[in-house]
Formats: sequence, structure tokens, C-alpha cells
Amino acid sequence: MNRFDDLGQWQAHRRALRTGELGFVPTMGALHAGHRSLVEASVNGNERTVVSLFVNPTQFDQRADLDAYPADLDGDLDKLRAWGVDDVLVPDYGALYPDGYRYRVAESGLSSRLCGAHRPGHFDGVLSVVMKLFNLVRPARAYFGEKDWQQLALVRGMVEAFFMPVDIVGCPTVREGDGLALSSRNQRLSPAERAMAPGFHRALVQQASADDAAQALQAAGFDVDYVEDIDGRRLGAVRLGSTRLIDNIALES
Ligand SMILES: Nc1ncnc2c1ncn2[C@@H]1O[C@H](COP(=O)(O)OP(=O)(O)OP(=O)(O)O)[C@@H](O)[C@H]1O
Ligand SMILES: CC(C)(CO)[C@@H](O)C(=O)[O-]
Ligand code: BAL
Repeated sequence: MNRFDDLGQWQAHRRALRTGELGFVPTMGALHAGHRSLVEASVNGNERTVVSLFVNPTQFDQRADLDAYPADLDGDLDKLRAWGVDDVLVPDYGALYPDGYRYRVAESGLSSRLCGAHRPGHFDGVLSVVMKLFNLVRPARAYFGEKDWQQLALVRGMVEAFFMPVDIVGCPTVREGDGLALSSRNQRLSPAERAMAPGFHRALVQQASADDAAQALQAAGFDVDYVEDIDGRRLGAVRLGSTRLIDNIALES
């Protein structure tokens, strides 16, 4: 596995690659089995797989959340090697943002609802870094988790809007045995919060309406950012202490 911290070296390597069948998995590190499922889909569907590890500051609306974001670079590199990844990009902020974020991708509809309503500027940061990474990697396919449903929808929209030559592949949410969606931020839950956390997915699945689910969650001690039913899915975000969890499910039709 090749590791590139220097984007100039990566670009030289990319130019020398003759394959068009490149799969790409963008991540913020602290890898878990959810990331593994994306990498597996890419390894199975492409000649080469590239993964990026970059905790993107422009998508964090709260400094404390960024500072507390889990990191385990050596562990991540061991995992990526074992999962069959060919190239890993580990750029720093200055390399990815030579413009200091003067230029950015903005979306003016969906990005200000749901998670965007609670994390101002979040999706501008996500779309901007994803566009930068797509331009650097030039993948045939890029893999995103359905856990981040709104992100997946916005990335698909950006690719369509800008005629970007990449197929976006959505991958099902990987869960713990008790239903909790795997997330790097789960590491920050205290034992008591971890015991409560599966109640989030349970409420989304069991309650008859989005309002009922929000009320049940509030009553169980979650701080509810939102629960909404949209286009046949129920999406929600809650906070347990300082940790924010998101999840979504398909609604039975
Ligand atoms: N449980 C999961 N199942 C499937 N895909 C996932 C899961 N968790 C994360 N992903 C996907 O992995 C990619 C990288 O996500 P990221 O590195 O932010 O991890 P995360 O676990 O979502 O972290 P966070 O704590 O920031 O939510 C995204 O496309 C995301 O949707
Ligand atoms: C897509 C992404 C890597 C952009 O920083 C991030 O939002 C994530 O990990 O879901
Ligand atoms: N996977 C979502 C990234 C974030 O919460 O910023």
C-alpha cells in the first residue's frame, strides 16, 4: 500500500496510472466495520482502491467537536493494508486548502435542512472537500455510507449539477448487534450513554410517526435535534451528552 502525505507526489503517481477503474472511499479516519464495508465494495468493484484519511475542519461547526474527533492513524493504516487498499492519501489542511477556503461549493436547498439546520456551513465544507478529493483522485466510482443519508443525497446532487464523471455508490448502514449504527463518534459515548444509544434506532423503527419518535426519544433522555419523514425515509439526529448521533431507516410503504 502506498501512502501519500504530499499531494504533488500523489498527482504524479495518479498521472502514471493507466487504469480508469479506480474506486475511492473518502473518510475522516478512526476506521470501523462501516468503513470496511465501503472499502470491500470498492475493492470488489475496481482495479484499484484509494482511501483518504482527512478530518476536514471546514465541515465542523463546533471547535470542541473537531478537537475531540477520534484519531488513530497507525491503526487506520494497518486496517487499510489488511483490507486490500492500494493507495492512501493523508493530506494536511494547507495542502487541501491552498486558497484558505475562499472558494467553496454551496448548495442552497437541502443543505440548510435537517443536519444542515443544526450544523451551519457543514455541508458546504463536506461538498467542498469532496469535490477537491474527486479532482485529485479522478475515480470511476466513489463509495459513501447510507448512514449519512443527507450527505449521500447532496454528493449525488453535486455530481449531477457539475457533470462530474464519477458514479456515486451508496452502501447500507452497518450496525452493532443491538441496532446502533457504527460511527467513529460512538467511541466518545460513556458506558451509560452507550447503553442508551440503541434506543435511537429502536425509536425510529418502532414509532408510528416522526413526531412520536421524537417524543419517545426526548422522554428516554435524548436531546433531539430532529426526526423527520422524507421521501419514504425517516431521518434523525440526537445528542447524548456531547456526542451527536445520526441515523435513518426506510419506511414501510
Ligand atoms: N455504520 C456505517 N455504515 C456504513 N457506512 C458508514 C457507517 N459509518 C460511516 N460510514 C461511511 O463512511 C464514510 C466516512 O465516514 P466518517 O469517516 O465520517 O465515519 P463516521 O463513522 O460516519 O464518523 P462520524 O462519527 O463522523 O459520523 C462516509 O461515507 C460514511 O457514511
Ligand atoms: C465525506 C467526508 C469524508 C468528507 O469529509 C466526511 O463527511 C465523512 O467521513 O462522511
Ligand atoms: N460522517 C459525517 C461527518 C461529520 O459528522 O462531520
